Amino acid sequence: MPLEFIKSAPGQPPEAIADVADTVQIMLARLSAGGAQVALEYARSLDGWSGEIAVSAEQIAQAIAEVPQDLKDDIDWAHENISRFAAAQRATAQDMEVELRPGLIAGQRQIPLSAAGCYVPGGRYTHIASALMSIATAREAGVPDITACSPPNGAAGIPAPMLYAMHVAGASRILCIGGVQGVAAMAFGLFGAPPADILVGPGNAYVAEAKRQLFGPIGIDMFAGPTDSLVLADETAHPATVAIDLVGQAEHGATSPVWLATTHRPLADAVIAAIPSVIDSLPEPNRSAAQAAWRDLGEVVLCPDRESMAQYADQKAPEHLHVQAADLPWWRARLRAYGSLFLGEETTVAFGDKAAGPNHVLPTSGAARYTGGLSVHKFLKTVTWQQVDTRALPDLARISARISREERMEGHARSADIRLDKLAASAKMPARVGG
Ligand SMILES: NC(=O)c1ccc[n+]([C@@H]2O[C@H](COP(=O)([O-])OP(=O)(O)OC[C@H]3O[C@@H](n4cnc5c(N)ncnc54)[C@H](O)[C@@H]3O)[C@@H](O)[C@H]2O)c1
Ligand SMILES: [Zn+2]
Repeated sequence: MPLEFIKSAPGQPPEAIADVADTVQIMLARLSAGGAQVALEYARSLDGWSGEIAVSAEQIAQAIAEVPQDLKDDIDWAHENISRFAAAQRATAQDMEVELRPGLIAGQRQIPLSAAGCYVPGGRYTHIASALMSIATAREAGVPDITACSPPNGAAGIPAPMLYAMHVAGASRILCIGGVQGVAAMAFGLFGAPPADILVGPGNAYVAEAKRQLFGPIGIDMFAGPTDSLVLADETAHPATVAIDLVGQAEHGATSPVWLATTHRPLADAVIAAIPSVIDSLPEPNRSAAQAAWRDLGEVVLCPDRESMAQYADQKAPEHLHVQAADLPWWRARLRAYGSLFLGEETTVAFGDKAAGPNHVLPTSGAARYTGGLSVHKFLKTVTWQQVDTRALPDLARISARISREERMEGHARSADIRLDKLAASAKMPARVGG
């Protein structure tokens, strides 16, 4: 029995992706040549900001004093969960050493990057949680120098709760600058920051494209598009809850798809019936964002059984995957493609977005087929080493030389030969063998 699309997504006219790429390319070329001066020009023309870019210690102290204590407590609580999760993750990334043959030992080391640049989006919403997700994870990985940047919110600059979150998460410095110029400031090392080894964090199409174009000499976490979410629900799910969860994630913006797959037609019908009033009850501009996302990209699919529901999920590879169905252990073992998995009706994507602990910077647009989200591993280099003594040397040198010659790489073969020759020579001089 095939899937039945109860509500399909008409889609949107293709975005002017080429325009964004061209704009970003021109901006990065100018920023690379002109540095801070050009960044200041863009900050002024795009964000109306002509204040200081580097946030001072006094401004941070003032923000800490200004933020109400209960909000600070909430941010601290979320920060603690995110840090604990990252620290537990760090403990799984181990150095190791193995003797592959007698006298041939090799190992791996986990080396933190020296400098990270964390982009914290700021345009439409104040993404406090994004600051915690990127900065605290870099800190737990052991990155010694962390720059965080975020665009100004009007004349007041970065909002005080955001500054507080960036500070407690462990930013070494904070830059009040956003968009391509913010990414460039961290990449090129402007306004007192060292050039970043890696650029992480979500952002709009300009931010994502700037990171993509800079990738190569600089690392990035991933190429992130608009956020997306899929709910899998059976007859045990509650339509009102599912409807609120779908609308909640559609609030991210008109380009953020939300999908529902279910084995239970009455649930699909009830959710579709409930969604318009849930959207209408939101304040603007969230209402318009959710309305457009649902109208153009919302999808509801009826599946004949749970296995075909799982196949649909694997094929979508959503950023957020939420199971509101019976037998959660079966789902956790079966599902194979998602950025982060939410098991059961008691949890929700909003928990993961804000405060639960696992990172919310996740692969979008199907990238979950090949990668997970931001983790301490993105801030660590797993590097290897090897060392050989005379027990392993003869076999290793002969075999390496033979493979080299088979590949017609004579120079390589001679690097092997000279070691065999030296070994043979020292074997004839018993005094040296003993050391
Ligand atoms: N996936 C996640 O984990 C996650 C989490 C939070 C936010 N997000 C995403 O972050 C994004 C936030 O976007 P935003 O725009 O609100 O904030 P943003 O900080 O990403 O971008 C704002 C900046 O965009 C630049 N900009 C705007 N228009 C421009 C133009 N025409 N040319 C050049 N530069 C321009 C401005 O300089 C401004 O500083 C959203 O797409 C949201 O979905 C994702
Ligand atoms: Zn969200």
